[in-house]
Amino acid sequence: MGTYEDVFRASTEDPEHFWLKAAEGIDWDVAPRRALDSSGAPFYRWFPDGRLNVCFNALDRHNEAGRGQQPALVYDSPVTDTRRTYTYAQLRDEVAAFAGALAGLGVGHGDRVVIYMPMVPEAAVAMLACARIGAVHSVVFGGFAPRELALRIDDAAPKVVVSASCGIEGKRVIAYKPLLDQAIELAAHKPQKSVILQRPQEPAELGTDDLDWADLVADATPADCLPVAATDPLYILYTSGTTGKPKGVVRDCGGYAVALHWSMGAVYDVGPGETMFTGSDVGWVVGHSYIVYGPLLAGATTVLYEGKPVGTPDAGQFWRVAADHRVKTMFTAPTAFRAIRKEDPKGTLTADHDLSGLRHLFLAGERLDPETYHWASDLLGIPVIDHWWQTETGWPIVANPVGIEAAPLKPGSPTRPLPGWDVRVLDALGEPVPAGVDGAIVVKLPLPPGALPTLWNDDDRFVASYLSAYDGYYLTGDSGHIDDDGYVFVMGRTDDVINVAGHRLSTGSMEEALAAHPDVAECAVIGVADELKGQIPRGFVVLKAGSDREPGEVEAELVQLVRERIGAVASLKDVTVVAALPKTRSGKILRKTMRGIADGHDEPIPSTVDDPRVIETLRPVLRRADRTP
Ligand SMILES: CCC(=O)SCCNC(=O)CCNC(=O)[C@H](O)C(C)(C)COP(=O)(O)OP(=O)(O)OC[C@H]1O[C@@H](n2cnc3c(N)ncnc32)[C@H](O)[C@@H]1OP(=O)(O)O
Repeated sequence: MGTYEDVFRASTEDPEHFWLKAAEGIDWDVAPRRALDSSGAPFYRWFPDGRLNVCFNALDRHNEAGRGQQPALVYDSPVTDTRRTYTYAQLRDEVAAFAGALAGLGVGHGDRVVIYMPMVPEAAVAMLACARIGAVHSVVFGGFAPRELALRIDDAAPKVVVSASCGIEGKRVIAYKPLLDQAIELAAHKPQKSVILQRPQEPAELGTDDLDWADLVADATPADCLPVAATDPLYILYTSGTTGKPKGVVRDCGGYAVALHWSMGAVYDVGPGETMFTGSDVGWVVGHSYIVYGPLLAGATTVLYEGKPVGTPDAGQFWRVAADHRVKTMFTAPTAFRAIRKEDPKGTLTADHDLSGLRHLFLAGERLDPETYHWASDLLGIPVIDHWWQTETGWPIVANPVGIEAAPLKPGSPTRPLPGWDVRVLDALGEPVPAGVDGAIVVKLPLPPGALPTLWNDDDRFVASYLSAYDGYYLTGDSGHIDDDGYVFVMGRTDDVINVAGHRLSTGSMEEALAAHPDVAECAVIGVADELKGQIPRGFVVLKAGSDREPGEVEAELVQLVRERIGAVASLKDVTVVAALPKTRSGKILRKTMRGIADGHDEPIPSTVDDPRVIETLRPVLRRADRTP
């Protein structure tokens, strides 16, 4: 492949040739003759004349290549005490059957299917089944509440929803069906049918519009792969923006397949027959790209793990999974390692497992703090690779591409931009900053294949959110710097999006929830540093004049309200009633100042402050920030 510099230069000097060459790793029904169509800039289309089916590339072609008996997906569920292996032949058959079932319900090319499921193999089967018949899936993370699910149902307007009777969260069984029913009740768009996977832990009562997964599949005629345009959407994945309305990131078929397939070798060093374990959830982009599509496109074996890093039943589960399935590459979020370290600081539980097959640990989803990096690195004795990317980008922007050439690591940096990503750091006026100086991290357009072409049904919001701040650049929303060696350091967000245990959440949507309480006059939610989750949200509310409610009572109601409206995933457990919120003279709440004080920084008070006494009164309340809920 050459050195990192060679490969990076090839991708910038002749991107057309570079990506057409990478496209040879994919089986096309009509091979693309062009890589990039810029005629609609700033809307770019990759492989505009290509046709393919992503499911065929993930499953059928490996069967046709004679590897049908190789494990494709291993389901490892300590919470149900289940281990099940699907070979490529078995997974193809399951997917073809469910694709036939969906087709039987009238789901066809371009129709949307919302998938709201726990970490069971059927979630991956449903995703691949959609891809097989050209339908567009939209997976919604199980930790979201009915209202969030309803927002996504209304935006995606699915013909069918696929769900399960329950999920298992540690030792708790969470009934999903009532949540789905509430969401459909709340949504203006009504899906025609819901397909429910009945799980023995808590079967659901089915209504007239509900179908039992097993019955449906038993009667289905398996469906073949439908070739679609490379530019057709494969999925929509919603992510938090600064407002309560989530953004529907669109993923195309051709660009995504090419980029993921390329990344599996170049970044993760995983090839056919090798095993990757990504400890995340199929509801996140990490799950889409590196539990489901990436490993299968590469002909590798993927581990789908239903459990937690700790408590199901112990902090040795990741090591057990790695040893039992002879994992070569493990990928998870730093918060998972912080949880393991908290339970087993000396890492003694590794001793029970043979980890000799483990070559690399990749971490992403939030900033990798140097302590966690050193702990994991010393414990495992393998390269621990921080890498940086986003739901929007679909695959890593900055990483240490060990499949090309491993660069020396610098703790605190995810290393250098990957081929295809022209990363710059700009100041507020759009001028490049010198090496080592912080600014807004942007990517020069066009983005490489696999990155979002637009937002679902909302080209204007795509432009407004990502392309309007700096002409010709994609705004990542992260700030940081690039050092003299070209290493990128990502320091934090430039907007009100926070990252809680690797979950990207909008403080704006939490504020909307708090403001819905009848006693709340105004509110602010900020993300403060947390040892385990990286950040946690804290809420501050001012009660309406004349409210005679006990503050403690209202605080408890507000915690519950956010849980009900957004979901447990929001992790808002700390709401405080205060007399006033600090504001500028124009009435803007000084959230950044509040955050700085809460994190213990020597935060300057802005000259625009309306009443400095409000900050002084709030200071001791904010300084309670370092507690873990
Ligand atoms: C690079 C691009 C990206 O950034 S994509 C996003 C990458 N992020 C990730 O992969 C997420 C990494 N984090 C995790 O996997 C989890 O936080 C880990 C580390 C496993 C810890 O999980 P847990 O102990 O449940 O804490 P949490 O903060 O995630 O959960 C908060 C509350 O939500 C609940 N929850 C979680 N998942 C679900 C689910 N699928 N269905 C229903 N509920 C769920 C948790 O039980 C928890 O609830 P509670 O507050 O304890 O009652």
